[in-house]
Amino acid sequence: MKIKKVGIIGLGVIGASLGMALRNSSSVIQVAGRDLTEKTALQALEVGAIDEHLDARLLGECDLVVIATPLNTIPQVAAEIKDSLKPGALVSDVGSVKGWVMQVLQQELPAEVHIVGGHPMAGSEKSGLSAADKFLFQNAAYVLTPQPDTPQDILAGLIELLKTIGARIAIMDAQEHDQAVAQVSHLPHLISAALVNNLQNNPEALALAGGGLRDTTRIAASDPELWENILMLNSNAVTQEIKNMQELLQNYLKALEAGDKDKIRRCLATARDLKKNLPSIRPCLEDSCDIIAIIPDQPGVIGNLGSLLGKEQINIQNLQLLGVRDEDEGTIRITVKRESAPTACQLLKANGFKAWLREL
Ligand SMILES: NC(=O)C1=CN([C@@H]2O[C@H](COP(=O)(O)OP(=O)(O)OC[C@H]3O[C@@H](n4cnc5c(N)ncnc54)[C@H](O)[C@@H]3O)[C@@H](O)[C@H]2O)C=CC1
Ligand SMILES: O=C(O)C(=O)Cc1ccc(O)cc1
Repeated sequence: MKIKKVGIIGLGVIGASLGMALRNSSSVIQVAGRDLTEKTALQALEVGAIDEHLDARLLGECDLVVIATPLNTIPQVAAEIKDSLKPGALVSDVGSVKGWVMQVLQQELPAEVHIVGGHPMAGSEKSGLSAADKFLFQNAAYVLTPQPDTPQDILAGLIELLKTIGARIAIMDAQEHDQAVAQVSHLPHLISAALVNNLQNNPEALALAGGGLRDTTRIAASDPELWENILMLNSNAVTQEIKNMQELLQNYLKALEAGDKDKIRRCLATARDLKKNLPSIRPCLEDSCDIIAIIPDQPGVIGNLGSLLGKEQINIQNLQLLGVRDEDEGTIRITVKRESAPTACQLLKANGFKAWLREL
């Protein structure tokens, strides 16, 4: 099925990003959207996340309707739209839990519409339209959970569309998805929150916190309401993962109490090796290399650096100021194609920057 009209309900970070990405993609489609908050719906039009407002008439013309509202609102949204959908329309969602959502959609929606659950493994700790990004789905895993009787051409149409926004599609069973995300997303979220809450025991320690704590607690800044929904609606899988984690921590505790340094080293070495082999989150940057450079705190310095590389036709793929210094110099991370990295590094050094290569 060729998808030409898409309706998006809920224009927060995920819904608006999807709208922007689809409007920016190679597929010629019309994107309509609506939000509970009128201000958000207006902003979505202003920033180009949607072409037009999704009213009941347009809803009835959509080939695909994506529900991108918080999980707990999905039953109500499904009930609201069910009578306006055209027969044969495809309904999907972006919810972080799939077993419960599939059940709700199957219960609420008429038999003449197709249902394929969706979950983009992309986002951030930020919520709302202001955090939307048209490149959010580039190279991100995007899980689809079709029903056993979903026609192949319907699924193929959705896959084709999502590929145009750069998503890497994984077809999964809803239960299998829920256990996997409990491990890679929901448990890490709880651990991140626990690490931060543990600081309440000794607030003075916070003054000593460095990059390690920052890196392991970024997601603790997420919206508690969103995550309450996710954790409660996937509680079976999450409790299983918590038990596995308890067992691991129990083993580390025993090893420390017994002074078993070999065991501690083995745990750390296993983790290091596994981490090295983790699939790259952004495989598009696999052929890339980072250059770390120390730059003086002067106006125009980043522009100069960009022109130096630009003159040699070296494209900067990514640039990040590492917020670790507030003195007369700063550190910057420049990502370039691997084959250009040695030349780029030499060029920076020859022009007075301290610079070195760091593999991704
Ligand atoms: N935030 C993230 O990083 C990710 C979130 N998700 C999933 O995406 C879904 C949406 O989450 P976010 O975009 O983060 O939330 P958000 O809070 O940024 O946006 C939700 C939007 O839905 C609107 N809304 C609420 N009830 C509505 C209703 N009845 N009708 C129309 N609009 C309504 C809100 O006004 C808001 O603009 C959730 O189901 C979440 O599990 C999936 C992947 C990543
Ligand atoms: O902030 C991050 O790194 C995330 O992992 C965002 C996220 C939040 C919820 C999801 O269901 C999927 C991804």
